[in-house]
Amino acid sequence: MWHVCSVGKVERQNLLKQKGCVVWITGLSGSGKSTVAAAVSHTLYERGKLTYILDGDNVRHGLNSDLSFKAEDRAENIRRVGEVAKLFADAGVICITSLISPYKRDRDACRALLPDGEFIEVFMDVPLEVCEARDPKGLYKLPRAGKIKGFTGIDAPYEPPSESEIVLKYNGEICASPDEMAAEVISYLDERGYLHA
Ligand SMILES: Nc1ncnc2c1ncn2[C@@H]1O[C@H](COP(=O)(O)OS(=O)(=O)O)[C@@H](OP(=O)(O)O)[C@H]1O
Ligand SMILES: Nc1ncnc2c1ncn2[C@@H]1O[C@H](COP(=O)(O)OP(=O)(O)O)[C@@H](O)[C@H]1O
Repeated sequence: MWHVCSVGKVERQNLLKQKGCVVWITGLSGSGKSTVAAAVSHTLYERGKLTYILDGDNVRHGLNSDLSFKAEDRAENIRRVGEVAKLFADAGVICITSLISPYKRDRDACRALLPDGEFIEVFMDVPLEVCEARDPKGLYKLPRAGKIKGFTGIDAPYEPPSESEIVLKYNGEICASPDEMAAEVISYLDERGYLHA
């Protein structure tokens, strides 16, 4: 039995003066997912909008601490985050997820959980060489030295999306700043009415 309450999504959205949705950021490690997620969240906070970030690194400390990086566990990681993101969107929140989410099938399964238009995929289109050169956590060195196996982009696949709503492309030395990238995401949300009830 599905229990229904008189306070529904529409009422919550009216309260918050915004529409719930999922902004799904995908890309290689080091492509800037967490940075752009934080910039979107910060700017929207200043505009009085409620967001919540589900970051792969963070979620893997709690809800998904039982999962590894083999393909089946990545699929389960994405599935759980997709379901949680759907609940946040139903709560009226702009939920920003920041996970590598390397497999198209897993991303598309999350898209299918949301009503049309409410799953907004953002592809961090940054070449592997740039991500590896940034490597703020020193992670790429490990698979290169043969110390770990199955690292995305090195010896585990990343399937780039072909039909993302937003592509944030690295354009060489003078690439867009995190704030400029965030502005692109926020314009998209604004144009489609997500920043109003
Ligand atoms: N083998 C392997 N491959 C890729 N990434 C690895 C791996 N091992 C650890 N890490 C660190 O885990 C972060 C990615 O976690 P995600 O939950 O986003 O990955 S996934 O969506 O399930 O593929 C990723 O964080 P980001 O750099 O923020 O992407 C890495 O810090
Ligand atoms: N637009 C950008 N331009 C230049 N450097 C960036 C940009 N976005 C992120 N970075 C830098 O790249 C590195 C990786 O960013 P991060 O957000 O941690 O990536 P991810 O979450 O995809 O692993 C960090 O050192 C960050 O400061």
